[in-house]
Amino acid sequence: MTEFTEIAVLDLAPLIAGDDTTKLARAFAKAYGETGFGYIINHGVDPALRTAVFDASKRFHALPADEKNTLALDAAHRGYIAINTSTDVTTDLAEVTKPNQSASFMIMREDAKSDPNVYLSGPNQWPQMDEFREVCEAYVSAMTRLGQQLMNLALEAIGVEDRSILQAFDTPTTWLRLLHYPQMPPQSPEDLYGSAPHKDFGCLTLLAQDNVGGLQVQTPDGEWVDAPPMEDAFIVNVGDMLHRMSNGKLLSTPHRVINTSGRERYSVPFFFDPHVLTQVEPLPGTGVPAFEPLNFGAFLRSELEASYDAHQGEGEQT
Ligand SMILES: O=C(O)CCC(=O)C(=O)O
Ligand SMILES: [Fe+2]
Repeated sequence: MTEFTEIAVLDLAPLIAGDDTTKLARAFAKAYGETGFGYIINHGVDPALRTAVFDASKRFHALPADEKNTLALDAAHRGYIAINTSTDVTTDLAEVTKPNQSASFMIMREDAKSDPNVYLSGPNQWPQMDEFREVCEAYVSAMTRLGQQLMNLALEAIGVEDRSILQAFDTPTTWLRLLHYPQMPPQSPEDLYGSAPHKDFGCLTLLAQDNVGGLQVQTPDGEWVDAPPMEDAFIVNVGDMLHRMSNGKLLSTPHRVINTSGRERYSVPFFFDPHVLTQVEPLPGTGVPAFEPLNFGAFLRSELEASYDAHQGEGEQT
C-alpha cells in the first residue's frame, strides 16, 4: 500500500499569524486539486483542548447504554447514534449492506431554540457529565475559527476574489461527531466497515484521530491509501459542497475506515459547512459553471432521510 507521504502536509503558520499566504494557497490548491486530503500542522488549536475532547468522548461512550439512549439522535440531528442505526445507503462507491460499525455522539450548532424555517436548528442534547459541555463548546469555537480561516484560504487557492460567500459561514452549520469504533472480531467480513466508503457531503472536514489508524483514502485509480495518525495534525478534506462551490477545482474524495487493529478506535471529525439557507453554486471567478445551484438545507434533508432512522419520513410532514 502506498505510504502516507502521498498526502500533503500543509503548514498553516502564515495563515494563523496573518502573514502572506501566497505559497500556502498554492500548496492548498495542489493538495486539494489532486487528492482532496491533507494534513494541517501549526493550526493554532491547543493540543490540550483536543486531548480534553477525546477524554470527554471516552467518558461519554463508557456510559451505560440506557443512559446514552436517553439522548438518542433527535430530528435536529443532535444526540447519540448507536451502532447499527446508520447505513450509508446513498453511497454509490461500494455495495454497502451492513451498518457502519461505530457509535457516535453528535453536537451541532447550539441554538437557543428550534426555528421551523431553519432546518436542523435547535439546542444540543447534553449528558450530565462534569465539564463535557464546556470542553465540547470550547473545541467547537476553536474549530469554527479554524474552519473560517481555511475557507478563506480555499477561496484564495482557487482564485476567488469576491469573498462574500464567507458570510454564509458566519453562522455556520457545524457537526462535532464523537466517534467510537469498537474492537472488531478478527474474522469480520470484508464489507463490515467501521465507516463504509463515502464522500463527505459538506464543505470542510477537520478530523482528529487517535493513534490506532484505520482511515483510508481512495486515489483516482481506485487504490486505497492509509491516512495514518500524525500527532497534533488534523486531516482536512473537502466535501461535495466545496467541490461544487469551487466548480470542481477542489476534490471531494472517497474514504473509509477499516478497524482491523484489534483495538477500539476513537476519532473526532468536525464538519464545517455554510448556513442551511445558503445557495451552493460555483463561485464567481471559477469559470463556466459545471454544477446547478442547490439549496444546502434541502440537500441535507434528502441526505439525512436516506441514511438515518431518526429522519425517516420527515419529508412527508413538511
Ligand atoms: O473516523 C474517521 O477517521 C473518519 C470518519 C468519517 O469519514 C466521517 O465521519 O465522515
Ligand atoms: Fe467522512
